[in-house]
Amino acid sequence: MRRSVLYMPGANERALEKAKTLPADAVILDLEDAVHPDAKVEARKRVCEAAASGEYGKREITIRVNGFGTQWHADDLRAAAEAGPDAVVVPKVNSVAEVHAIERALESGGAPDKTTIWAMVETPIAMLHAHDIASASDRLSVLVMGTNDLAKELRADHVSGRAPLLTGLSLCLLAARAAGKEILDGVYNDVKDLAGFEAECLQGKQFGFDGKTLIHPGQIEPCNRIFSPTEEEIDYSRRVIEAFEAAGRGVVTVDGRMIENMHVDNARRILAIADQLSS
Ligand SMILES: CC(C)(COP(=O)(O)OP(=O)(O)OC[C@H]1O[C@@H](n2cnc3c(N)ncnc32)[C@H](O)[C@@H]1OP(=O)(O)O)[C@@H](O)C(=O)NCCC(=O)NCCSC(=O)C[C@H](O)C(=O)O
Ligand SMILES: [Mg+2]
Repeated sequence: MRRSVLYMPGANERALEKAKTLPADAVILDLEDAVHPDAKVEARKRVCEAAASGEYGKREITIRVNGFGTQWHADDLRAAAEAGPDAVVVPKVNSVAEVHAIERALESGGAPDKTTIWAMVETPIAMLHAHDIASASDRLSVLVMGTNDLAKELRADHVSGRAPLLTGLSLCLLAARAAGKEILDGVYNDVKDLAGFEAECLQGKQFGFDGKTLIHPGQIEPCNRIFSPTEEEIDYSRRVIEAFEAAGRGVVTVDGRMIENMHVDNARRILAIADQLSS
């Protein structure tokens, strides 16, 4: 499950400690935007020690390295490969060649097989190459939307409903699904505006995102709730499967709605998520 994926500034020791008790499904230990250039080297050491510590329980632990072309990129990738987190998150991935370069760096750095690549898509060129990026490597498991960078590159305003970003969000969702990969929605910057945050979570869930990236602990609980199946959805899914199996034919109705095999597949997916959450 990747409903809630919390970024934590890699230089913030208190946040790294706090994350061990937070109910996020995954955490991204950040070396990029949240870390001042003067603190990059110290943060790298701290984050890699945290990732290798095994102290984060069931949460997936990932490391976001600095991007291509920065002075820290190669050393970050080398250190992350050695630490062996669940994934290395790479910002501003724009091409297949970059995915292959990350693959090679993880292999030459001795990263364990479990360490996958999460590629951040956050530029206009990445929106246009999203399917090539998503399908460039079996090691790439997740696309992550970078909506702050995308808005900046587009010269778009941050508005409720995210109209300026919807084309990019949709292109990346199409790309991820076509490539059989997971995809996480971008962050909501106003940590005090819970109503706005919930509305954006719901929009992401309705689009089909697997979860949302977060910047504050207060966003975890509402995000988990919104990205989990509701009791109504679970009950409806059970009834869809029962009705379809009992009828023994291609089409039935449940609560007046037409049900065919693709609805049954979706109902099974929802029940599988509910089972996973209750186990
Ligand atoms: C956004 C913040 C700077 C707000 O900080 P602050 O005002 O200090 O928050 P609080 O006082 O409410 O904090 C309460 C306690 O919670 C801990 N805390 C806060 N944030 C986190 C966190 N992300 N992970 C773990 N713990 C956290 C505080 O330490 C307090 O603890 P305590 O003292 O024990 O009470 C801040 O939330 C923050 O820095 N968030 C993360 C910012 C970040 O990582 N940014 C980079 C990723 S976003 C991005 O780059 C997206 C993408 O690339 C794009 O383009 O869109
Ligand atoms: Mg970004």
